[in-house]
Amino acid sequence: MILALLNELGLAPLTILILSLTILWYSNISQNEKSRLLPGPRGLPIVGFLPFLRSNFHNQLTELSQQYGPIYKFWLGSRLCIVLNSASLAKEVVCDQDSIFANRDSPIAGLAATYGGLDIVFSPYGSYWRDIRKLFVREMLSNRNLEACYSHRKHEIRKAIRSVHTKIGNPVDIGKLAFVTEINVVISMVFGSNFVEEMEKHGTVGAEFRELVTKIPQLIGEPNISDFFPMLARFDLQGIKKQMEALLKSVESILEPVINERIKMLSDKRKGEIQGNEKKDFIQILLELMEQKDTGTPVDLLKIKAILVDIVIGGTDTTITMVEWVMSELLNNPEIMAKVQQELKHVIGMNNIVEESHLPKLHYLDAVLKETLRLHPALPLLLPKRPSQSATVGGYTIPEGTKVFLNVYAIHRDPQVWENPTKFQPERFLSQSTNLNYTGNNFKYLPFGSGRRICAGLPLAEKMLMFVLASLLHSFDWKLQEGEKLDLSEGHGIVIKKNKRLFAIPTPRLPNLELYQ
Ligand code: HEM
Repeated sequence: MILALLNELGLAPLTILILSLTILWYSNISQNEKSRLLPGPRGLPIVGFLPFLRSNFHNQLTELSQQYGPIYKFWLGSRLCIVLNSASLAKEVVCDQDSIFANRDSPIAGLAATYGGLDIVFSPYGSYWRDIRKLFVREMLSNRNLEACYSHRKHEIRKAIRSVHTKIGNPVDIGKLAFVTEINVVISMVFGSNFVEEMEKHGTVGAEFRELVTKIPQLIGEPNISDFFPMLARFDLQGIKKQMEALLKSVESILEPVINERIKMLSDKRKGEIQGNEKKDFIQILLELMEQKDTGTPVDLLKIKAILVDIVIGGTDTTITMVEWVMSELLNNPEIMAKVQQELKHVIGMNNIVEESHLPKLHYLDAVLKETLRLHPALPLLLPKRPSQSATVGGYTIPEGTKVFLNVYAIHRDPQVWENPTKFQPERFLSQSTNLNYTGNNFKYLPFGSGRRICAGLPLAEKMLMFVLASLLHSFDWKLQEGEKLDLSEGHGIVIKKNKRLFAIPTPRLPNLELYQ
C-alpha cells in the first residue's frame, strides 16, 4: 500500500535503495561486531566516514593514527576499511600473512583502465597475476634485457642534457623534462628506438600524452561512490568509469597504431628471417608469446594493452614524481646539493659524462634518493589490499574483503623508529648497520611495497632515477628563480606529486662544451 503510494509519487526506487542500504549497513555492522572492536573515528549512518574525507587522504589517515593508534577502522559507505600504521603491523601483513593480503582491492576506475584488471597492478592474486608478473619480471625486465636497453636510456638522457643546455639561465620545468625523458625511454624499451623518433615527428608524445599519464592515476585515486557502495556501481553516479573509458580510448588511439605497425614489421621481418641473437623489445616479447599456445596464460592483444598501460602510465607517473621531489629537496637543502655534486665530481670527474657504470659508486646520491622516498613516497598508502580470507592482525580480526590500507607515509615518519622523522637527512641511509634498501625486508621502509606484490618495475625505476638525477646534477648547477620561495606542499591522488610544479634555473657546470652535445 505504502509502496504503491510512493510509486505514484515516483519515489519507490529511492525508497528501495535507502532500505537496501540500511539493511546492508546493519548486516555489515553485525559482521564487524563479531570481530573484536577496533578503535576508529565514528561516521554517519549509511555513508560512514565518507563526508569527512579530505582530499589529502594520506595526511588525514596519518593524523588519525596519532589519535587512534597503529591500527584503526572506519566505514566508507558499505565498506569496512582498516588502516595499519606501524612497521610491526606491516610485517604481519606483507611477510607473515602475505598470501592472504596479496590480493588487491581494485578500484572500479583502475579496472576500467585495464580492461577489467588484465594487467599486473589490478589483477587479483592468483595464477593469472602470477603468470603475467613472471613474464614481466623475468622476460621484459630481466638483467639481460635491461643491460641491452642501456643505449636507449643513455640516448634519451643525453637528449635531455642537450635540451637543458639550450635553456641556460631560464626556468626549466623539471617534471616536464623528466616526463619526456622517462616516456621516451619506456617507449623505446616497449616498441624499439625508432618509434620515439616516429612519435616525436607526429607530435604524439607531447602535451596530450603527458596529460593522460597524469590524469589516469589521478582519476584512480578519486573517491568513487561506486567503490563504497558496490550495489550502486552500475549507475556510475560520478561518471568516473565513463571518464576513465574515454581516457583509455585516447591512450589506445596513441598506442594502437604503434602496436599494429610493430606487428606488421615483425611479420615482414619473419618473412625475411629474424637474425639469431637480436635484442628484443617488449612488444616483440609479448607478440611472440601471443603466438605460443602452450604458455600458462595465453597472451592476447587485450592483455598486451593492459600490461602496456601499467608500464607506460604507472611506471612513468611515479618516476617523474620522484625526480621532482628529489630536485625540490636539494634546492631546499643547498648544502646537501653541494655534497651530491662533490661526490659526482669525485666519481665521474669534470671532464666526463655520467654512465650507468658510475651509479653503484654514487652512495651519497643513493642516500638522497632513499631519503626523498622516505619523506615523499610516491604511493603513500601503497595500493589497498583485500584479504582473501579472515585474518588476525595486531590481535584484531580483519574480515575477508576488508579494504586494508598500509600507511607507509605514517610508518616512514614514525618517531618511534626514525630519529627527527620530518628532517631531510640522507646520512641516515649511509650507515651499514641499518641495511635499508628497496626490497621491503625492513618493514620501517617500504617505498616500493613489500612481499609478493612489491613494485614489479623496481630495477628499471632505480636505474632511471639515479641516471637522470646524476646527469642533471653533474652537468648543471641549479637554483630557484629570483625571489621565489620553494613550495613543498603535496598534491593528492594515488600518486602524490608536488602541489606546485617545480621550475629551476640551470647553469653549466662542466668546462668542456662537447660534454653537452
Ligand atoms: C619511483 C618509481 C616507482 C615507485 C615509487 C613505485 C612504487 C610502487 C608501489 C608502492 C607499488 C605497490 C606495491 C604494493 O602494493 O605493495 C607498485 C606496484 C607496481 N609497479 Fe611500481 N613504482 C615505481 C616505478 C615503476 C615502474 C618504472 C614500473 C614499470 C615499468 C612499475 C610497475 C609496477 C607494477 C607492474 C606494479 C604492480 C605489481 C603487482 O601488483 O604485482 N613501477 N609500484
